[in-house]
Amino acid sequence: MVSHAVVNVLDAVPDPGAAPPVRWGILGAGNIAGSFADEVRTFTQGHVAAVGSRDEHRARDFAQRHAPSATVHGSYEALVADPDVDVVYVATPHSHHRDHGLLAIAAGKPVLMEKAFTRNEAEGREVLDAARAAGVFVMEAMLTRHLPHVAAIRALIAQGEIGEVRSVTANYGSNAAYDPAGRLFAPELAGGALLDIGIYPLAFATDLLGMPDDVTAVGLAAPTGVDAQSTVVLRYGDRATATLASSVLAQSATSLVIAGSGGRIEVVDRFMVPTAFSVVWADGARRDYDGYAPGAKQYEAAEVARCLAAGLTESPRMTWQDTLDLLQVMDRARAQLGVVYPGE
Ligand SMILES: NC(=O)C1=CN([C@@H]2O[C@H](COP(=O)(O)OP(=O)(O)OC[C@H]3O[C@@H](n4cnc5c(N)ncnc54)[C@H](OP(=O)(O)O)[C@@H]3O)[C@@H](O)[C@H]2O)C=CC1
Ligand SMILES: O=C1CO[C@H](CO)[C@@H](O)[C@@H]1O
Repeated sequence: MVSHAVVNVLDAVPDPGAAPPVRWGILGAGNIAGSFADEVRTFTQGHVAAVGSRDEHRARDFAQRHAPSATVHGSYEALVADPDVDVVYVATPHSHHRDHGLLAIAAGKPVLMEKAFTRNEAEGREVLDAARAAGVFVMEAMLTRHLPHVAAIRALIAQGEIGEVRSVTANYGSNAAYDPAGRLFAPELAGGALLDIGIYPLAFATDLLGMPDDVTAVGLAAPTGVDAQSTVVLRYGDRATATLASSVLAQSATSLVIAGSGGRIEVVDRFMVPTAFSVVWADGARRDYDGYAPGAKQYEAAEVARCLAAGLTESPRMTWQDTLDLLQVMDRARAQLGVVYPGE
């Protein structure tokens, strides 16, 4: 039996436009910071109050393109000291997240930290210990956690729609131009597919299944020594497995399949943005869900705004322990892939 009804799931999360206004400070005037600023401006009541770059000209250029009314700072120190900034968005390479997070926390500023939170679990604990001591809000920018289709999928699983979850399979791959000095490939910038995009498939597994008993990783190295492609397999006792692939060599789908004892949930592609999915049952019945919406990062920005208004130091949807769990699994996978960053 095939149902042609399509269920809209945009109301599975609160409207980002209704979240309290927040004054953002952007630390690092790079690529993703620009798209974050655009989505904050377009979809939320918040605004980018300031941008900080190592180079004032870059900060000015960024402001012209993405946040015309923002104050421009020629250093990250000046940005975190800006009294008109409520929360700092750290959008620098993974190698620098620890230092830039600590800088903002030392100035008493809450932090939205781009993924991967830090290079490894030890650095993550250092940042979160500082946040705890200072009583400051910190959240890893795992944007998928806050998307409508992901909230709807979690609710359906909790209702038992596909029975007991036995298997999570997720892929994220894009063929990136090889640049040994660039963010994706340079060991000194903590490059590699796992920390950059493999973290998304992994975050679905830890969200749905928790911490695994075993982590097994196989992969291919880039000429710089970082992982260019890998598959990480997680085992959860005799209950479930997860198979999680990432690549900067192959143009794979950005897909997610959650298989349970009674059926499966499929996100065919682009799980990174508000999208559609289907539930398919053993007898061939299926139900389609529509979660399409423009943007993506406004949902995590709104979560930060709500948490700050509520006086929280961590988000219930992306907790500090969630971040440490991800880092620990990635540490274990990297040890098998033979990827060690300078100074680790
Ligand atoms: N959520 C998402 O969809 C995405 C998240 N990301 C994450 O965002 C972060 C930044 O990625 P992305 O925007 O692509 O990176 P970019 O290289 O475009 O920007 C990073 C910025 O960091 C600053 N920076 C500080 N120190 C260094 C350094 N030593 N080398 C290079 N840059 C430095 C620079 O800003 P300045 O010169 O102004 O100081 C630079 O522009 C990463 O953590 C990445 O994983 C990336 C893409 C998508
Ligand atoms: O988080 C991310 C999302 O997509 C990008 C390109 O596919 C990545 O490089 C990035 O870090």
